[in-house]
Amino acid sequence: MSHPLPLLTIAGSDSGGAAGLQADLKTWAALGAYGMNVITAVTAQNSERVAAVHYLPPEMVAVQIDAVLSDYGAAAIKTGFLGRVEIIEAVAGRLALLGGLAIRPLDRGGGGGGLPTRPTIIIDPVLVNHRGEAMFGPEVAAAYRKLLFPLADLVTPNRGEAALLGVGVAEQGEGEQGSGGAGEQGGGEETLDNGPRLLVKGWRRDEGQIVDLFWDGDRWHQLPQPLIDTANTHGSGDTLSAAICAYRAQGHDWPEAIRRAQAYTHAAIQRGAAWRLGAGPLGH
Ligand SMILES: Nc1ncnc2c1ncn2[C@@H]1O[C@H](COP(=O)(O)OP(=O)(O)OP(=O)(O)O)[C@@H](O)[C@H]1O
Ligand SMILES: Cc1ncc(CO)c(N)n1
Repeated sequence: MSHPLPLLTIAGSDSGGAAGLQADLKTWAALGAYGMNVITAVTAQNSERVAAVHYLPPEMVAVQIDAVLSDYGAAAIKTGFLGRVEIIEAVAGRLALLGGLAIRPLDRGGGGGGLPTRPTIIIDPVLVNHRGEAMFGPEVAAAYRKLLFPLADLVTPNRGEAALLGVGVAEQGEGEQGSGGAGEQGGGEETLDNGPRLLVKGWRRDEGQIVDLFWDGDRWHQLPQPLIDTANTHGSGDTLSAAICAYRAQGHDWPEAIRRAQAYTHAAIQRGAAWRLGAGPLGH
C-alpha cells in the first residue's frame, strides 16, 4: 500500500495555532499528506500580536532538516518564518545539497516510492507583520534573494514582502511579458534572468475581488477570487503556500496547483469567519 506524500515545512511555531507551521500541518492533514516540521523559532502569538520570538540555534535547524530528510524524505518542502540571516544560511545550505539527489522515501528499499528525485521547494518569505510593516532589517530580504531565490521553484510574497524583495509588480496586467521576475533590491524595475516563479498574494483588492498575481517565468497572470468580508485571515498566506506544496507533490502543474490551493484557502477563510477575535484563524 502506498504511503501519504511526506511534506516538510521549515517554519516558526504560532502558539495561537493559526499561522506558521501549525497552519501548514493543518492544511496538509486536510489534504491527505504527511506533514513534518522543522522549527526555526517559537513565537508567543495570538490573534492580536506577536508578544515574543525565541529563535532556535541555526545548528539545531540544520540538524532537524538532516534528521527528517535522511529518513522520511520529502516530496516537497516549504519555508516560512526564518527571520535571521544565520537561519537562512543554515536552511539554504541544506536545501542546496538536495539538487539532483534522490530523497530517500518512507518505504525502506521501496525503489523510490514514486517521489520525484528532488523535492519541490516553495519559499514563503515572512518579512512583514499583519499591518504590512517590515519585521526585520534589509539584510534579511537580501539573504532571501541571494541564498533562497536560486533554490526556489516558487516564491510567494504578499504585497508588502514583494516590495521589500524588490519584485517588480507595480503595473502588471494579464499576459504582460518581460518586466516580471525579481528586480534588484529596492529597484523593482530590473529583471533577473531565470528568476523563480512568483505568486504575489493579495496584490490588489477592488470591486469585491482580491487578486493574486502569478509570474510563471514568462508572463504575469491575474488570479482573482471573491473577497470575503472578514478579519479572520491569520495564516492565510501559510495555508495557500502549503496547499500549493501539497497539490504540486500530488502531480498537478503549477497553474492547477495554485488554482486548487486558492480554492482550499478561500473555503478555509469562509469557515473561519465566525470567530470574533483580532485576526482570527481559518477553518481547515
Ligand atoms: N478577505 C479575503 N477574502 C478572500 N481571499 C482572501 C482574503 N484575504 C486573503 N485572501 C487570500 O488568501 C491568500 C493569502 O493571501 P494574504 O495576502 O492574506 O497572505 P499573507 O499576507 O501572507 O497572509 P498571513 O501573513 O496572514 O499568513 C491569497 O490567495 C489571498 O487572495
Ligand atoms: C510563526 C509565524 N509564521 C508565519 C506567520 C505569518 O503568517 C506568523 N504570523 N507566524
